[in-house]
Amino acid sequence: MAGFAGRLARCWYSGFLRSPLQVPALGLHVGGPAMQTSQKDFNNAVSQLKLLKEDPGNEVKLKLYALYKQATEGPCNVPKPGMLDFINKTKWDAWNALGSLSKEAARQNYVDLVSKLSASSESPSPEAPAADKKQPESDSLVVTSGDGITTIRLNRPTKKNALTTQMYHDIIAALQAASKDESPITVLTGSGDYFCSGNDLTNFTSLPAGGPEEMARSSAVLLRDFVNCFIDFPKPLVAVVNGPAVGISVTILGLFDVVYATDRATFHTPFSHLGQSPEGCSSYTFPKIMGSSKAAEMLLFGKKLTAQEACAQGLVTEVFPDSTFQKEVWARLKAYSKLPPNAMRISKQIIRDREKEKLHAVNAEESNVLRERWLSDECMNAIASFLSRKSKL
Ligand SMILES: CCCCCC/C=C/C(=O)SCCNC(=O)CCNC(=O)[C@H](O)C(C)(C)COP(=O)(O)OP(=O)(O)OC[C@H]1O[C@@H](n2cnc3c(N)ncnc32)[C@H](O)[C@@H]1OP(=O)(O)O
Repeated sequence: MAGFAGRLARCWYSGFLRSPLQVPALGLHVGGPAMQTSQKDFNNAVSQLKLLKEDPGNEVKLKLYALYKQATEGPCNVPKPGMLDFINKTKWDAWNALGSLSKEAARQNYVDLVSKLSASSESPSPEAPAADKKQPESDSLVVTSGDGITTIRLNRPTKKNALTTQMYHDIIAALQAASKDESPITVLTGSGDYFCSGNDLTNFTSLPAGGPEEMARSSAVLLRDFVNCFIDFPKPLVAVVNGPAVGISVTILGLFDVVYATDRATFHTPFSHLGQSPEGCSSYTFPKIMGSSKAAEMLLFGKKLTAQEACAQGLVTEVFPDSTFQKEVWARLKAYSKLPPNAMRISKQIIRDREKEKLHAVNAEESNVLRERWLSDECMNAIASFLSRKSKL
């Protein structure tokens, strides 16, 4: 296998992909009038590919080859090479795998792929950790990019991915970097059996020099900044809810574009139990999404929803069986990430922009109310109770 891969790699510069790189642009067939990508864009992409500084790897080269053939000749129409003709058989397989994809769609995919490669030609491999971004301060958050998706993973499974103060800061930084990176889609997910158990209740135990008031003030500022990043995030933002979700990890879901959940997930906002009040703009988004009485049951009484219930109420987009959750969701997201990124951004903008001002105002108000709540006896007693392990929610 290693020998075969090496042979493929050597063929890159010695003509393996001669046709997509070197076929004269003028010889190409021009498609119908309703093309999204013009022939000129396609020809430019063919030229641009020659300027790449780095070898994009065999997998990408095969993809480019197949798309080029599909874009210029249509579905695979030549006999399958013999078993021992490894290289031509691999190329044929890649082309044939595109099935009946139209020439226009192939051309669009080709242009998108070349533009992504050009944009990242100064960056490391798209499969690598997102080293073009500032990496989080601790291992509790892991940011990776690959297949057109930047994934922000909560990685504190022994604490059910509870959010420490440092993690809020790291998530803000990760979202800011992801908003500018080349991945069309950004995902938030968790490691282990939980999506997230919400705010780490020990965040409130290390008092700053200014005492509880200072702690409440700085937490309210951090909360507001954190939620603002979700309100303002400019690209498709997807939650891959891999298990139960509690508190702020539930409320922010109303600010995501799509929420996929395993059937093991539950959704729980025990604010009253904790002497607290809603955040993440949920006092506005939840009544809009599920109606005011269903929202009240969650936000006032802490009713825990199953994934199916959350889906029926519009908080979750789709529920998947746990056994196939990861496979199905990532396959779907990879396919979505190949859609034209600018079109997705613009569509999101149209959907979300008129709400932004309202959401910022709601966020500011919720953060202010919580600042008071955190100083209340109800809240302090509830946190003390959790920490002394006398009661669990
Ligand atoms: C800048 C500040 C912004 C604040 C925004 C306001 C946010 C509000 C909220 O998010 S409110 C919700 C807060 N979360 C909770 O109240 C959940 C508390 N946790 C639990 O109820 C349970 O731990 C559980 C139901 C999530 C899981 O129960 P179980 O399966 O029995 O596991 P354990 O309880 O043994 O948990 C394992 C381990 O994790 C620790 N842990 C879990 N969640 C939290 C948490 N939120 N904060 C701190 N620690 C948490 C738990 O203590 C265990 O630790 P241990 O093994 O005992 O050291």
